[in-house]
Amino acid sequence: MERQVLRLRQAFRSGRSRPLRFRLQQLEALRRMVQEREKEILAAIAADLSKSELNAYSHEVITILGEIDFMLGNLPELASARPAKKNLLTMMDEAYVQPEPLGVVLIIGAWNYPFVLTMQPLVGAIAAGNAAIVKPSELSENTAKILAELLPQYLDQDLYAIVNGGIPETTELLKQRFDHILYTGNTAVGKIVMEAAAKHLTPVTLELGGKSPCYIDRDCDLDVACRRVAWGKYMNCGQTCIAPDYILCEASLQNQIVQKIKETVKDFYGENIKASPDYERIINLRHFKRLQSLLKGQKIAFGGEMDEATRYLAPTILTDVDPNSKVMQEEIFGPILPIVSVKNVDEAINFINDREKPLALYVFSRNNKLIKRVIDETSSGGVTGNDVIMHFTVNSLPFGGVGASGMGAYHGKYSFDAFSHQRPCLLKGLKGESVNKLRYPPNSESKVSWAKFFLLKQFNKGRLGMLLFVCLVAVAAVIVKKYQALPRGKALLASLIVHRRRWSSKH
Ligand SMILES: NC(=O)C1=CN([C@@H]2O[C@H](COP(=O)(O)OP(=O)(O)OC[C@H]3O[C@@H](n4cnc5c(N)ncnc54)[C@H](O)[C@@H]3O)[C@@H](O)[C@H]2O)C=CC1
Ligand SMILES: CC(C)=CCC/C(C)=C/CC/C(C)=C/C(=O)O
Repeated sequence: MERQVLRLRQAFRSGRSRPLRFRLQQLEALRRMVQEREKEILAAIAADLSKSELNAYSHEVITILGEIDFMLGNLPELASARPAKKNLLTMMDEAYVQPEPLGVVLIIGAWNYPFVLTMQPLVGAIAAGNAAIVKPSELSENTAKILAELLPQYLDQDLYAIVNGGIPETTELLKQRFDHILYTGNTAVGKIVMEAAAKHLTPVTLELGGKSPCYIDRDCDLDVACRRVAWGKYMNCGQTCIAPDYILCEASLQNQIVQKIKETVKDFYGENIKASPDYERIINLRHFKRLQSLLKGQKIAFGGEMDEATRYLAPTILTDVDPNSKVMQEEIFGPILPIVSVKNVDEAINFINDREKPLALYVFSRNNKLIKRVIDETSSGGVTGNDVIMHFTVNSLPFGGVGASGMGAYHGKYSFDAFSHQRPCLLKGLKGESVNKLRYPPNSESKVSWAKFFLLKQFNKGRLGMLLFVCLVAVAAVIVKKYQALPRGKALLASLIVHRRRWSSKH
């Protein structure tokens, strides 16, 4: 492990990953990999999650192709230096913010969308000019294997590596020094990752989970709301980090919601859900048994059928759920949808605020003011109003959690930023010591006044201000004459006059 990280670090130090042309070429190679080896990639995802290849394409491959296209189209702008505003003391200098790569970064992915959750961060890491180690989840072993096989065939092998393995390998990996870690997975392991990172003062992006609430208002098109909720809840068999975890609604809506979701499930998956190519399975027996235990003592209004041998768990709805029951204490991460009754939107807001900040929040209502109110009075990683999941698909929106649901964000520009350092650069000339004297010791009242003028654009007294201004013009004139830098000197003079005029009009 240590040698592998060292190899990447040496390659990074060589500077090879930095030129824009190289980054674009690697991103194009990654796109070629996805296009040329699509069949193998889809087969691996499908095998890991009992997913149809069509769904593997629309849940995962589209996202990655979209992300690569975004980076190819926007990288020149994202990677270029941005001029920064200057103050009076630095106005003759060059000030800009230059994004720079962080170095060697570690990407740890989860199993539920094994391709997206490893490749989307990798696109950001490459775009920002880093070297990267990707650690896919051992639970989605087929995708992990295909990535290890394909990536070296398309990308620079000394800069980008796949490390496969489980807890021992990840633990070993986490002992190494990285310049950034992006981890996706559960909160308990998120804490382990952060603790390991702290030993090297490595910054982290933690993409965690949690219980994402969905409030359905009385004033709402219930048919539409239920169809959208059912799509987001039962997609990938509920194993989606931003799936609506539970519904909050007035008690009178409960039965209608059950009925409408039931009808939708029939429309989506047919009479025999087990035979539907669009309905996935639970990833492993441990998670299957965990989900089974969440049903104990609950009122199952719909679904509940299960088959341990194939890890099939039917789309399920629980009604009159006690907020203190087990199913309301942990992230469900399966096709079980509890409905909890609240009296009104105020109670829903309190319910949400009494719990950890969720990764996503959903509100359905015809009343936009109510939606805005729920957004204003709560906090969550992201929000979609009148739909679920869809904020994930907009790559101009940052994707990430807040509080217990994570820290930092990525996707699109935000991925580039997550893997970059925004470096402030100020380039001065070696002239101008007469003005610089103001900041050199020994200090004095008058130097402080000058410093206030230059840095705060402030004057103590009206007359003194005028005097200072005259002096300043004199200094500027001397600079112009002395250094014969006419265009720069004129610019300084003009700017001082403008500042002085502005100041006069204000005071
Ligand atoms: N915020 C987001 O974007 C996403 C969050 N998630 C969350 O992830 C969770 C599901 O994923 P998990 O079951 O955690 O996935 P997982 O079991 O695949 O674990 C995630 C990663 O952590 C590593 N890992 C596991 N135990 C470890 C340990 N003791 N020390 C070091 N590394 C370890 C694994 O090897 C894997 O690469 C859910 O809570 C879900 O909400 C899932 C997808 C996206
Ligand atoms: C066709 C279409 C709009 C599909 C949506 C795909 C999608 C947003 C999947 C969720 C992806 C994801 C990585 C979820 C997660 O992190 O758990």
